[in-house]
Amino acid sequence: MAQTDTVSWSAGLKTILRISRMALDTPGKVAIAILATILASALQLWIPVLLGQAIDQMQSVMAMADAEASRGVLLQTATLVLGVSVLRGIFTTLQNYFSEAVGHHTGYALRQAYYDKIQHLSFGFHDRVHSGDLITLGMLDLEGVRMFFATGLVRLVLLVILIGFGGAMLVQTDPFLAVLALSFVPFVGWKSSVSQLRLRRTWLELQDRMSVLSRVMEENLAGIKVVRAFSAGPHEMVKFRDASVKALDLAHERVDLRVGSTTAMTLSYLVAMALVLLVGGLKVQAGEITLGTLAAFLTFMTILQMPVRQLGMLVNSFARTSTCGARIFALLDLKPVVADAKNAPELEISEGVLRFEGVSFAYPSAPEHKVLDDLSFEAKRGEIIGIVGPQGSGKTTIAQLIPRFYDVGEGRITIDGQDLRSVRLRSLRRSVAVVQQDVFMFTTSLENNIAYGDPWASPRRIEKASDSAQISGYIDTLPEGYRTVVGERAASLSGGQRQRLSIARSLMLKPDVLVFDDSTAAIDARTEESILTALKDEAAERITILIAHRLNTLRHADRILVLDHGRIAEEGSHAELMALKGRYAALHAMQTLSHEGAA
Ligand SMILES: Nc1ncnc2c1ncn2[C@@H]1O[C@H](COP(=O)(O)OP(=O)(O)OP(=O)(O)O)[C@@H](O)[C@H]1O
Repeated sequence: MAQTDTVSWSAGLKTILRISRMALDTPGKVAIAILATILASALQLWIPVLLGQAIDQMQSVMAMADAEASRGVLLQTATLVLGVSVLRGIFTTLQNYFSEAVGHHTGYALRQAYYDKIQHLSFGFHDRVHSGDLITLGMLDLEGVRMFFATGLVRLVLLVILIGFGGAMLVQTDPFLAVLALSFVPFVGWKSSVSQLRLRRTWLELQDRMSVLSRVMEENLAGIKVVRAFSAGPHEMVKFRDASVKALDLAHERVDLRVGSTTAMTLSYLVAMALVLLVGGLKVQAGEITLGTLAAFLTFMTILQMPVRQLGMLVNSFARTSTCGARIFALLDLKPVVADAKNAPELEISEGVLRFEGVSFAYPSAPEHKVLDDLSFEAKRGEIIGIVGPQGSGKTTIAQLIPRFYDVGEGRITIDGQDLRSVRLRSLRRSVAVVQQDVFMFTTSLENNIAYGDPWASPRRIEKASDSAQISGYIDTLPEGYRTVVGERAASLSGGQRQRLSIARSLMLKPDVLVFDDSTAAIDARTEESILTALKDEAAERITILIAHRLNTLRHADRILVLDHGRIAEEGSHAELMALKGRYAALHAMQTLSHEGAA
């Protein structure tokens, strides 16, 4: 998901309209923001008129040499200008407050929808898209869209009124002088738009370079033990410096761009002002316009300067919103590949029979690589099915298909005759627990981690699950027991402790199907034995699938499937497979030999 501007005009317009419609979810705030903008800009336009009139009045009063009257005029105008300015200030505050409020509301709604969508997108999507890109999208792109109402729509209203009505007023007063006064507008508008678009392009590039930088840093921190163990500090520094230098170069380029365009814009504005001063002065001398009119022109130019410079920001805001918005909506509009069928019923489990019927499967990211090939087997409640096979033979894939992390390509998987694709996903995932190879712990207490799937579970149940997973003994030795907070990536726990916590977490679900995906590999043989014995007591209530590399683990299995290239090569009990003298027996001999060698 590199950050590029590739949105067509019509797609951009559609995105802008969609975001504007979202803003209308708070119609009251939108109305106040727009109304306040109109009133603030109308009052701003009034100030040059007032000043011009005051100067003219002063001149005529001074011509009468009446000091008292001129003081009165001065006071009257000053009071009026002050009053108008205060009112304008109030309306500008209302405009800022309510346009920001609308933006925040839109940002909030989008953020919720975005996070909700991420929770439902299929694993195939997450295989494809880097999580760092998703975070960038959810933070930076969303921020770009959030600012649209305040920096885009409201500013557009302000500019239309100031340039449109203000320009019309000047043209009505003196067309030639108006042309001179407004002559800087097209140049500054063009220059500011071009430079803002260039700044935007470089900003996107800078974001890319910054995300490379943060990825280098993130990887360094995550792999700090590897870095230190291999004394790779200097190499890591070089990698970081390369990424930093690239970001710095771009930052310099952005400064040059900004300074260059600001200088050109200021120059053109001052040239226009000098021309108005010169031509206007001559006109005053010739009696064609009053001094007050000239002052009004100059004041108007001063007022107009800033909004015109902001034309570029307006263009930028529309460009940014259409690209950022398009990316966000593209994600929001994705239909999860694995989703509930219409009116899908709950999964009903009575007999408790899980069946793989002619299942073939390839991962969406590698569709040409068949990982499971016409695989069929059956597992009944009370049974423990062991799965063994070489690396990459498809064992984890079987574990991932049961809770529908992915959908099968051909064939079907059923529980009590119900095709898993036809039942409610939630009910399926409540019934199936997979203890995965990669254990993830949240930064919270041990009890919260264990009760993740059932936050209202009683302490008794948490302790029972921990007992079965053989982790309660360790937890009891901790000063804070179950309240002990697990740090970042559970660094304070050993691999085996993490695996046991993960087993306890899955047991809390009281699943009908429990899959262990090589999840006792980091646990010593004696503790593993205790866990499996404890589980065997409960195994009568559920289907248990044990995936393992250590054949010792599979001694508890009623039936063992030997997998090879996504197919079942051998199937039977330990004794049957040994008698077969095939792959299983060979693997057994090899493991026994290496075990004895190690001993
Ligand atoms: N998300 C994925 N996208 C694409 N291919 C994948 C994905 N996950 C696994 N694979 C591929 O599918 C094949 C089977 O992988 P799987 O993880 O099921 O094997 P395994 O038998 O569990 O291996 P191991 O014993 O190493 O855990 C491998 O070739 C692997 O490269």
